[in-house]
Amino acid sequence: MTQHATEANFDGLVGPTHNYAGLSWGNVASKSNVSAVSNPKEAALQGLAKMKALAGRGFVQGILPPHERPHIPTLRKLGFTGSDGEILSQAAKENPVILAAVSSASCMWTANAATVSPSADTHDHRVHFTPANLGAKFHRSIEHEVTGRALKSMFSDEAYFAHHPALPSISQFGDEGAANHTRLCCAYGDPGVELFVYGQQAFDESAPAPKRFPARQTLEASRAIARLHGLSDARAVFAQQNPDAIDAGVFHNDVIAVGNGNVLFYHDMAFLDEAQVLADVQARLKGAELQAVKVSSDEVPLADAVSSYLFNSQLLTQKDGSMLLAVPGECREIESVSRYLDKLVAQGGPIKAVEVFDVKQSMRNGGGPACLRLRVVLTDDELKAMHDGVLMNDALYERLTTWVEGHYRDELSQDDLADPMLLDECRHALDELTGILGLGSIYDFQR
Ligand SMILES: NCCC[C@H](NC(=O)CCC(=O)O)C(=O)O
Repeated sequence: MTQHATEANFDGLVGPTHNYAGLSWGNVASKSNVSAVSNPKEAALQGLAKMKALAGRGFVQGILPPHERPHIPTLRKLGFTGSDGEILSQAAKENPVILAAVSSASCMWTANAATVSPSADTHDHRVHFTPANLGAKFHRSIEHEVTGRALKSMFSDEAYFAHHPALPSISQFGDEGAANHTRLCCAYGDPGVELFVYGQQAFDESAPAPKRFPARQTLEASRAIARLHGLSDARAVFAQQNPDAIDAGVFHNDVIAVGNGNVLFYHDMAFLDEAQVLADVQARLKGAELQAVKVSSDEVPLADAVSSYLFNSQLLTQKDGSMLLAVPGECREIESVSRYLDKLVAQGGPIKAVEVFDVKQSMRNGGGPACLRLRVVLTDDELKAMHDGVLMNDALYERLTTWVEGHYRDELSQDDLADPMLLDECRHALDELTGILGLGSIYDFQR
């Protein structure tokens, strides 16, 4: 029997080491802002403001905590020895790129934290979580262990929640989580269709693949996640991303498409075989007609879609059933996109409202509003069973804002990453945070 369910959004709280290191080849924003001075305090406050605004509108809004950075255990694994301070200065001298990688606050982009399948879709009717191995980039490949701990701490009741370890960390099973996974459905509590979008097939060298930039997600990884989560053929669709789009800087599917309910909002360059994607989804979407909202390259050139992050918006169902598109501020700065958004609302389709959010600090590293959140569809019972200390409300917003103001710097350059004070500040802040959120000891330094 179908149970009433809600979509909860879990945003990554930006960590105290947020910086611009240019670590993501294939992600245009990351490369073009390399070595710019960042403002971690502003970044965290921008994220909190978005969470508060959406919670205030009645959406269920949760938080995923930042990770311990710089990550000393990884530096030790790589052969750096001595005290924490000695390790930092040795790494800064020998290989500053490694130090930058273990200092990245990249876990803030929780769309890449995991793939989540709601209980209405899975064989055992539990919510399934698999943290993404993020094996395409070293700085991201060190996230999945702590992400898994945080998710287990928040969703601990095994009667409702099932947790899998990340897939093998090898490029053939490269997995980037929910950024390449979209669920379409009638009501959230109904069985849905999980659309897995991959960049290339790992074990077939003759299959189409991008030429310039790496495809981070493989078909083999997507199929493994579907198997682990117990999704039948009736619940899963696998589609290849257009390799030309990856070569133009679309490093995840959520830079070119977003879906919610029965609506798929996408650019005409999104898929290798668009007609097949629509037919496969529609064939499995029982009781609802797929509403395809397609944006043509004539209206919004691909380059404008990439620089504005139009599709990295949150598509949310409001109380009255209409949809709200939560877009990054850059969408109003690029003429073709701004014009398109006005037309989108005026034309009277399913998307009735557009709201602009300033997440510029994150955008400079290639993360828009949708990158900053992980969607978890929960029935009323599952929502009751989860740890509610991570759910946003006015009191928690006040507490976290004060916490950020007290612990974060408002300027961080690449040279600052070797400062042992930064490591201390980060650990103190996170120790307090796990107390505020009631998460227990999830960090290595706490164990
Ligand atoms: N979903 C958005 C992810 C953005 C992320 N950027 C980064 O890691 C940039 C970090 C830096 O360059 O400092 C990435 O490319 O995976």
